[in-house]
Parts: sequence; C-alpha cells; structure tokens
Amino acid sequence: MTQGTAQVLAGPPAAAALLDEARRRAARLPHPPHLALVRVGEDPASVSYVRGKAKKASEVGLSSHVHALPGDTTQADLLALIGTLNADPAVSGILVQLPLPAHLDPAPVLLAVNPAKDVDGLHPANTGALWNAHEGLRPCTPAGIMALLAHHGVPVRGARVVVVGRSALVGRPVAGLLLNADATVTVAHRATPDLGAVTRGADILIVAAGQAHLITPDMVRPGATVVDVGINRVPTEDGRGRLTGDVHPDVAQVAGALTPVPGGVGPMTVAQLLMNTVIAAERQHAQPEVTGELVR
Ligand SMILES: Nc1nc(=O)c2c([nH]1)NC[C@@H]1CN(c3ccc(C(=O)N[C@@H](CCC(=O)O)C(=O)O)cc3)C=[N+]21
Repeated sequence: MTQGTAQVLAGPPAAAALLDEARRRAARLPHPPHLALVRVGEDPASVSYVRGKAKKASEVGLSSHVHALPGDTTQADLLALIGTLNADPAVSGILVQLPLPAHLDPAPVLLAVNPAKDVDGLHPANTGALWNAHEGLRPCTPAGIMALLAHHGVPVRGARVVVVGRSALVGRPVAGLLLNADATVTVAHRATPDLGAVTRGADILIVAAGQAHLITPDMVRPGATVVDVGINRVPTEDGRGRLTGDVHPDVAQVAGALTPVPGGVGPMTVAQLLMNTVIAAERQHAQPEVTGELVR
C-alpha cells in the first residue's frame, strides 16, 4: 500500500497572520491593550503557558502582567483580585489560568470576570452569546481552530464535522462556532457507542478528548481533515516528557490534512488570546462604561 501524505495544517504561519493583525489593530488604539494573567500556584504546565502568553503579548505590542498568587490563596482573595482588575480601566483583558488548585471552585471565579474583559470567552454571558451567534468574546482554542481552518482554506460551510469531546473549554464552544459557520455538526463523547462509525462520517474531524492516540486510521474517512486538539505529555527517558496528540500518527496515511502536535492548534490558542485582548480593548475604547467609569 502506498503511504498517504496528509497535508500538514501548520499552526505557526496561521498564528503569525493572526498576531500581525493583532499588532496592527493594537497600534491604532490610544494605549496598548493590557492583559492581566492570573495564575494560582506553581503547576509547571501553567507556569510555562502563562510565561509564553506574556512573551507573545509583548511581541505584538500589548502590555501584560502576571498576577502569581500562592497555591493556598483563598476563593475570597482570588475574587477580590478579579474585582480590582474589573474596576481598573487600564486592564483590557483578564485571563484566569486553568486548572485552578483543587480547593478553589472555578465556576464562581469565571462568573466574577467582567464579560467585556473575559478574553477566555468562558463567562456564561459569552458562552450564551456564542450559542445565539451574538457579538461576544469567543473562547481562544475554538476560535483559533476556526482561524486555522480558514487560513489553510478548509471550507466549513455545509461540511460534515464531528467533534470528539464536550468540554467547556473546547468541545462545546467549537461545536457552537462550527454551527454558526453553517457546518453540519455532530458531537461525540465517551458515552458514544461505536465512536469509529461516527467519526468515519466526518469531512472534518476535531478531536479534543484528552486521550492520547484515541483516533486510529480505521476511524478516519480517507481524505478527511483532522484537527488534533490533544496535548498529552508522555514520559521519555530523559524525564522531560514529550507532547503527543489525541490522534495516532498513522492517521497521516489516511487523512487529507492533519494538524500536528505540537505546532498545530496550540500556537493558535495563544494568538487568539491576544487577538481577543485587542478586540476587548477596541470595544472598551468605543464604550468606556464597560471599564467601570461613570458615563453621563
Ligand atoms: N484559562 C485558560 N485558558 C486557556 O487557554 C488555557 C488554560 N486556561 N489552561 C490550559 C490550556 C492549554 N493551553 C495551551 C496554550 C498554548 C499551547 C501551546 O502553545 N502549545 C505548543 C507547545 C507548547 C509546549 O511545547 O509545551 C504547541 O502545541 O505547539 C498549548 C496549550 C491554554 N489553555
């Protein structure tokens, strides 16, 4: 059998295009947009992601500050910080890095963020706006996936799209965005019987299940576009670990196009976060009352 060669849907060039647009639009504002990054505790992955976000922010001309809180921070202290950031007109966007330590409840924290500054798009006001196709801030990974598909010219309108996973961060919101873009959307999850029978129906398969190599070649329609959102760290000899996706590498022999891990969706997530910060700043500039100033 001849080995297929799926087109690589690379994240970095698509992310660079998004970052260029963010830089250009940020420069048109009277002040650089400011991103407040809130991190609780010292989870190594969170420390590394937040550092990466701050670095990319400065590269596109945004200012940012990492609010690093100790691992034993109380819910009340975290809510107090969010209140301060909500009221500060110099803060355009607020991101609370997830997961939070186990003693903190994320739902009230996400509810406390001013929806106009919710650059993660996770406040119910923003998730509701998404599902009603109203203006709002869209979650970063789902919006990044849509930008990645658009950048590489993958048509979404009318396509049969299967999303594997139904998380608040990826599966649910990407299904909503795809529906808004006129795709025919199916959402599968761990209780779906015969997952392969469902995924084989996809023109575009989006996998955000959090399970390494869940999707094998037999589960993919030949020529399909496969978006791998999985970030699984597998152990290596040197102890540093290696990233791998939710899609088995052999899927490249069947798929028409495939996003790599790393270097696929991950960079889009960060680029979209900065784009969201610019969008939030633009809207606040047009409507200063959302920053908490009194407007007569
Ligand atoms: N409130 C909140 N918002 C998030 O958006 C959020 C979060 N919490 N918690 C964790 C997840 C994960 N996430 C990633 C961001 C960048 C890469 C990324 O840039 N990945 C690189 C590789 C990075 C590496 O090598 O470690 C890549 O895929 O090429 C991955 C994952 C954002 N998340």
